[in-house]
Amino acid sequence: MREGSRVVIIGGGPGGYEAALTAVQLGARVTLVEDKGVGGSAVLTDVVPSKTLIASAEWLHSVESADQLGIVATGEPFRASFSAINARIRDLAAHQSADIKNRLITEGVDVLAGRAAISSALGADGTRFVRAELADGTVRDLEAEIVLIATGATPRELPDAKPDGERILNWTQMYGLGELPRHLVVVGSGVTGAEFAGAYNALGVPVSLVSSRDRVLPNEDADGAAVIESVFARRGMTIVSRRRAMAARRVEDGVIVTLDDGSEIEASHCLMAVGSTPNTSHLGLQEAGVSLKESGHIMVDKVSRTTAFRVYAAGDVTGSLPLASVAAMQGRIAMNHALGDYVEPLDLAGVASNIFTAPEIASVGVSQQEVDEGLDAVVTVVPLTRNPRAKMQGMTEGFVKLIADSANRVIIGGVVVAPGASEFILPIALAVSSRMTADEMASVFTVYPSLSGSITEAARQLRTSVHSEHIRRALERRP
Ligand SMILES: Cc1cc2nc3c(=O)[nH]c(=O)nc-3n(C[C@H](O)[C@H](O)[C@H](O)COP(=O)(O)OP(=O)(O)OC[C@H]3O[C@@H](n4cnc5c(N)ncnc54)[C@H](O)[C@@H]3O)c2cc1C
Ligand SMILES: NC(=O)c1ccc[n+]([C@@H]2O[C@H](COP(=O)([O-])OP(=O)(O)OC[C@H]3O[C@@H](n4cnc5c(N)ncnc54)[C@H](O)[C@@H]3O)[C@@H](O)[C@H]2O)c1
Repeated sequence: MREGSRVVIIGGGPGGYEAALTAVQLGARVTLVEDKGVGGSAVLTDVVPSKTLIASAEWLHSVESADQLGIVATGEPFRASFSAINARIRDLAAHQSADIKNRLITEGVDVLAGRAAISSALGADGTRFVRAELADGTVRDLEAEIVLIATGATPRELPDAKPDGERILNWTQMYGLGELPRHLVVVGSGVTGAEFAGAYNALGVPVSLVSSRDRVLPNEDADGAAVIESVFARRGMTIVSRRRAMAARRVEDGVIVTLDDGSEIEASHCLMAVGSTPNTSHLGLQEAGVSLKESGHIMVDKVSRTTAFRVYAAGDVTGSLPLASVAAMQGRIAMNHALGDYVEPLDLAGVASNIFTAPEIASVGVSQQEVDEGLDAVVTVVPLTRNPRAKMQGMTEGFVKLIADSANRVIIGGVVVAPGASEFILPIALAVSSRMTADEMASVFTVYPSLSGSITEAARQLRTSVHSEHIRRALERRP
């Protein structure tokens, strides 16, 4: 099953389009059916628009602290032109989608606009059929040896806080707003909620962040989350902790959000950022023998196989780590496996991720939480306030954290909290994936002065910590 195999992909986000590129490169005939636009939610409503918004917010952030570096504004201070920011975001997302579509077409992928579902019927030789209802009103039955489902996820809705797209919004609707909110309530302090709350706060909007947990970013590094929470508070954001939003109702020129203690927050707009649900309905999954997990996501193994013969799945619909990079990897793995090429099963241990707040939180590998829960490892933290370059650039918070296996000093995880941390995590990700020891990293030359100098400093510190840990244990063992 190689040259000339017919592959049909449902969904054109990173899971789908990366799979399509891999499959054509392996000689398959590939059709991709996408209903919203190539690039999927990642490009049209999620990753690309949110990070473009954050690019504008970041710029305002750096200008705000210019006086600390001796730069004084003489004229009008800068302010956000929200309509220009949103127009740029929509434009950039549309261009990115068009770029990916052109690339797919150039590589030989047949791209169809419309919605598709698997048919339960099987061909005589076990081939599958996918019914595509196309945007031009026609219907096509596509025969395939291999089907990939990469349909992504949709913003979760609370029954009493349904978005109306004007005052109560989910994150996909934020880019249609014509003017800056007078006051924005963000419900949910996961990564989406925290990124939007931070960006709007930087644009000058009063923000109230409703966090159902003890702290913002409950699933992230606790020290990193504490930095973000204190930055948010310092910048005037109201954080309503340990409260759930029960309802949001529209009033004349705004919205009232009711919390679980009965209190209410009045604002001009409310962003619901309470997670996502997988897109699994109307796909014919049950009839085709594709099993779902209890969470509603498609069950897949480490090579992206579902429970149905020749049907694969990739990305957010599988409930794996919901990241564009992971969706793309699952899509590539699916095609390599299905088309008989060399394949490495999915390994999430080395996934690097980043939260685009100011400062950013980037992490890779084993987490502090796993160490706190008993993993035999040593953790070291170097605050950036010690770093000369950080001082020159006026950075007042942030740190580098490294985690090493106590037994052999191999670096198994790390966190960087700094402006641009997404770029500084790569050396740590390389260390984790190549099983570099703290000693090896400690001996690498870094530029002086540089933020990355704190990474090798952390490695030197780690070497000492592992050494002390060994001495402590040896002493404990002595009678
Ligand atoms: C606000 C936000 C910001 C994010 N930022 C980042 C980030 O910075 N970095 C990162 O790595 N991840 C980020 N993510 C996560 C990332 O967006 C997802 O992990 C990624 O989009 C998953 O890709 P996918 O291919 O599984 O699905 P999607 O990108 O959701 O694409 C699936 C596509 O399939 C289409 N589809 C569904 N059903 C059908 C059907 N029946 N027929 C045809 N087409 C169909 C959908 O309309 C959609 O266009 C962010 C998520 C959110 C919500
Ligand atoms: N920078 C990035 O890479 C990036 C950005 C955004 C999202 N993502 C991905 O998407 C995933 C999902 O993130 P998310 O933030 O969209 O969802 P999430 O499920 O991680 O967070 C939603 C939060 O809302 C809270 N919540 C739910 N109901 C609530 C209520 N009624 N009132 C108040 N709070 C409530 C939940 O407790 C949770 O903390 C992330 O794990 C990440 O992988 C990545």
